[in-house]
Amino acid sequence: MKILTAEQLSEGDKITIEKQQITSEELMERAATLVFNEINNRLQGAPIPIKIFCGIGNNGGDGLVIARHLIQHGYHVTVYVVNYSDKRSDDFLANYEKLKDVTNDWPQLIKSEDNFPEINIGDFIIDAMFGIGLNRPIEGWVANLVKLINKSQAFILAIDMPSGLFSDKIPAEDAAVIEANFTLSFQAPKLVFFLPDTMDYVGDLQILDIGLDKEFLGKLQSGNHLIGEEEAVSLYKPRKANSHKGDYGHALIVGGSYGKIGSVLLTATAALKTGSGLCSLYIPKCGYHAVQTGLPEAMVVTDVEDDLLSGYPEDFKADVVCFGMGAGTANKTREALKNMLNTVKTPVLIDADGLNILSENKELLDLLPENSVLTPHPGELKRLVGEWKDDFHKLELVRSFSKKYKLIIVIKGAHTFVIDGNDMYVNNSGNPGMATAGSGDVLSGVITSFMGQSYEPVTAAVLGVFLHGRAGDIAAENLGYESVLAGDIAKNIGKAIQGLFSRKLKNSE
Ligand SMILES: NC(=O)C1=CN([C@@H]2O[C@H](COP(=O)(O)OP(=O)(O)OC[C@H]3O[C@@H](n4cnc5c(N)ncnc54)[C@H](OP(=O)(O)O)[C@@H]3O)[C@@H](O)[C@H]2O)[C@@H](O)CC1
Ligand SMILES: Nc1ncnc2c1ncn2[C@@H]1O[C@H](COP(=O)(O)OP(=O)(O)O)[C@@H](O)[C@H]1O
Ligand SMILES: [K+]
Repeated sequence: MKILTAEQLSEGDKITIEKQQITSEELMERAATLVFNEINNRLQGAPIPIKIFCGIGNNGGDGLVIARHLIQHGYHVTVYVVNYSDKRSDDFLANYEKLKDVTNDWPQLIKSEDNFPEINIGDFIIDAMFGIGLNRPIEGWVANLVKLINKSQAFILAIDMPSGLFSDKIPAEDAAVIEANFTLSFQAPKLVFFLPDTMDYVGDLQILDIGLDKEFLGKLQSGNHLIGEEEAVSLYKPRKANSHKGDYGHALIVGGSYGKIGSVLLTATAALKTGSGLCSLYIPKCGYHAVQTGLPEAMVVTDVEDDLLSGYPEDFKADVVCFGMGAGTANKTREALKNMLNTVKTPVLIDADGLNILSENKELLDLLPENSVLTPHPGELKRLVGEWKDDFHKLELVRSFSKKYKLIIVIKGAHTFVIDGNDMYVNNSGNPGMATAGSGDVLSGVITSFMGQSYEPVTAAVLGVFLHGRAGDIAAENLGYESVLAGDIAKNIGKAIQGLFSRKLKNSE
């Protein structure tokens, strides 16, 4: 699914109105009715107090339409008009009039703190103050109203955007922004819904297809994509009946040091669980028995050193090499990485200490084969590309880094971002149970495996990140967030892949 900007959506609005020969009021009715349906499906007529805070633009207009439908269906609704301006949009005014047909309770006007209502913990708040039309920070008494709503601990549903959130920039630290429990947004996700700086304002997210013109949306230039199950299905290549292990790649995992052999074991397990035909590890001698016992399916080659890596098996024939987990950053290990980079011809994956060595020895970046994949968490990323001011600045830095070195960067986080030049893929699977030691090592194994199975590196990264998150979701469903171990993510990759496959079958029925 494309991630769009406020400008693109407003343009889509206009084109849809022209092409479908409808009025903007009809489009508002369509969009807000979808919101009403979602609320009605969940509340099922429950007699809870619903307080709708409407702005005076079209986001407020949506709020009035939702109010009308809720009142018609017998809900207990109070409507407030947050009078941050004396202007009114046409569609707001039209729906203000229509509200008269269904209630004698006129909306209450809020013009200052004196008009603030009481908000109770059991209220259901609908935030329809500002949507994609916000063009400056919320200030004065309106900001205080936002803060009052946030403090109330009532359930907050935001319409289109949590009020105070811009679609293309990060609000200041002390800015007034609605902290929604749930956001129902129109037609396409906005990038701020997924950034670490802003995702907490959004709560759970659902995108409503309001029927904007398909041709316009299809042609829109947007290099930003949200990756969910549908996208992952289209990337997955089923295994052929007539095949053998040689068809699924030989992955070589290079890493580990004394006390950190578990990391490579997790990566290799994940690679095999993702379907690698063969998997070998190159590790210091101290890890030999642990790996041979822990993963009998893997082959092991040991370094001359007992406790760390110092070299690279130059004659080794592998389809893909993954370097770095648990490796440490000793001088000898830097030489091992250098040897590897001087030897390999195909794209590699670099993680963890491999990234730390690259950060301290930037000249090595030039040795990386084109389309190699780097998988930093935010700390490792900072060491690679420098400090950033905010998340938009971070994405800019990573884009130019990716273009400069022709690399694919996987920024790990609650929503992992895969950046390949101007293209960006935002992952939408995963859960906080995955914030546990070694889950990144598992991700490296999954992506490496797909790279070795002849997936394009960017596809391997996007599909790998999605399946890793999905496997984490399956593990959490069975175990609860707290009990998910990295190994449980690896164990469930098969089920995550099966999930895609059964969906494919379902679609073809
Ligand atoms: N796109 C779609 O597909 C569809 C969109 N629809 C809906 O329309 C919404 C967009 O509506 P919108 O353009 O009227 O903007 P909205 O967010 O209501 O606010 C604008 C008002 O706020 C003002 N203003 C701005 N910042 C301010 C501030 N800090 N403090 C004070 N005032 C401020 C600004 O006035 P200004 O003073 O800048 O002239 C203006 O009056 C969208 O989010 C969705 O809900 C659906 O109905 C149909 C399909
Ligand atoms: N809250 C979260 N929601 C979704 N995924 C998460 C969350 N926290 C961590 N993850 C995922 O877990 C992995 C953690 O990787 P990393 O920080 O490298 O851990 P480690 O170094 O312990 O292996 C990443 O793939 C990240 O996306
Ligand atoms: K809103």
